[in-house]
Amino acid sequence: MRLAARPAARCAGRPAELVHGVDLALERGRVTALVGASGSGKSLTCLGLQGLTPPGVERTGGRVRLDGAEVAPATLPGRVVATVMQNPRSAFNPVLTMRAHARETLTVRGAADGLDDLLAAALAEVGLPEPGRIARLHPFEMSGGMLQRMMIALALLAEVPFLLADEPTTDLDPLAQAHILALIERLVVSRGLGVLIVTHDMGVVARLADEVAVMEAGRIVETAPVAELFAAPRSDAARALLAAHRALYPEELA
Ligand SMILES: Nc1ncnc2c1ncn2[C@@H]1O[C@H](COP(=O)(O)OP(=O)(O)OP(=O)(O)O)[C@@H](O)[C@H]1O
Repeated sequence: MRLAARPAARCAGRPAELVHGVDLALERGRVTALVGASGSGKSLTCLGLQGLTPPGVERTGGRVRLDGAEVAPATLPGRVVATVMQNPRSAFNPVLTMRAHARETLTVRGAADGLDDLLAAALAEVGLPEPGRIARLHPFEMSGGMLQRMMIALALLAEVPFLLADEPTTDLDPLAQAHILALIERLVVSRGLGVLIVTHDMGVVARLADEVAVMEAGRIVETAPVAELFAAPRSDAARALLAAHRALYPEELA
């Protein structure tokens, strides 16, 4: 299955484009990394792909094709794509338990029967033990790493083929980061999940990605298989990101 999109967005009421109709294609079982300097448009691209924009931003384009057939972007969240964000706490309703979140997710899928068994299986798959206890917790009773896992568990419950992970490890400690990356890596293989991962960390790119798209000033300036990008980056933006990573971690990527 292939999801292709061309999101475009600008500041509401202003002519200047923030994202210039960037072409992105995701495939099941493959990881695409979206990299670029801060403010280059990665998050807006991720949102635009799902027909979403933050306040103050308007979509100016964004046809989405699923296996070649055009679909309305707004129909994607919860059915075709699930999202894992940098700050998972903001993605949860503070007054709902994890069980209630799971019920909402299953209702969108039209499969609310067997909630507790399905939730227990999803929690086990993401490495959250004691499903009975987790089901009763509210977001404020859970750590950032637990909430990230819970977001991935909800994606599994939704049975979506694609996961959009916008800086999923930025706010986590190194151990929790390693667990989340290993989990995503495993689900790409076991579930054939197609993943778009937005990250600043070229170490994460080297480990997880099959393809890399490099953004600069609202445009994709380079797309390449990961090994090619590391060996011979063509764009200034990619060269700058790699140089910065090598300066920080000279022992890696030698
Ligand atoms: N709600 C908003 N209103 C107005 N401009 C916005 C809004 N959100 C983002 N922008 C602008 O759109 C551009 C792209 O922002 P975006 O958040 O997509 O960048 P990013 O590459 O994800 O950055 P970072 O890596 O720092 O998260 C930036 O110039 C930003 O200032």
